[in-house]
Amino acid sequence: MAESYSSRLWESISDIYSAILAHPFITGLTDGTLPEQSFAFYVMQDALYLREYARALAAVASRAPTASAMRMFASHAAEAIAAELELHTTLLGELGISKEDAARAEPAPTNLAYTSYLLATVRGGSYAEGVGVVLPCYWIYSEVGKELLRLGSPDARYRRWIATYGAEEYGQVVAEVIAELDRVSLGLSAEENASVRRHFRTTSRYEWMFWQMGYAQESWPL
Ligand SMILES: Cc1ncc(CO)c(N)n1
Repeated sequence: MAESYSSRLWESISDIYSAILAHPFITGLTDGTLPEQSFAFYVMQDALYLREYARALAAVASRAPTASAMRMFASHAAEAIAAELELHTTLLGELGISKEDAARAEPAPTNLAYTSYLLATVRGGSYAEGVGVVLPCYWIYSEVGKELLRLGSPDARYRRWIATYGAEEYGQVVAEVIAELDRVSLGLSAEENASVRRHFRTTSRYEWMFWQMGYAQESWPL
């Protein structure tokens, strides 16, 4: 059997995935050297990110050609909002960030660029492009989560974060989205295929950049 569309897509970002595993944010989660301020900054930014990601998933849901795909993306949109609330109510409190500080937080440049690109693509592109642009967020976290779970962490808060994404249930959610992309890939024109691959690579790059943003506690220069 020929290799699936999704496995070829994953191979096309192997350079980015290797760079993510080697990033000091990721290695720091498992060896305990990640500064707490970097993690707290990342968590606060991720709460803002998840709200926009939920909007992107709802937009993909609204364009899905089948009832089952619409239901899948709509339920993931609701789950992303629940994940955002969970970050706000538990992890941010544990990290010493008040509700007031969290409410005042603005998206950092990389966060705003990533979510703006997601929303522009899901609103202006085809359904297939929408699936391709949202997929790295799911897929890379699932792979990174599994790898981090294998390596462990000395910090209980980092371990809990890792457990969410390394969980088998999360892996099953991601597998369903990958299967949807493989279904959709069958009817793509050459141009649309090129767009899907480009969007997938772009948001994979943003995934690396999002960790770099957290590590450096990126701020607006002006
Ligand atoms: C930036 C980012 N990418 C992916 C995920 C996984 O949902 C997340 N929480 N944040």
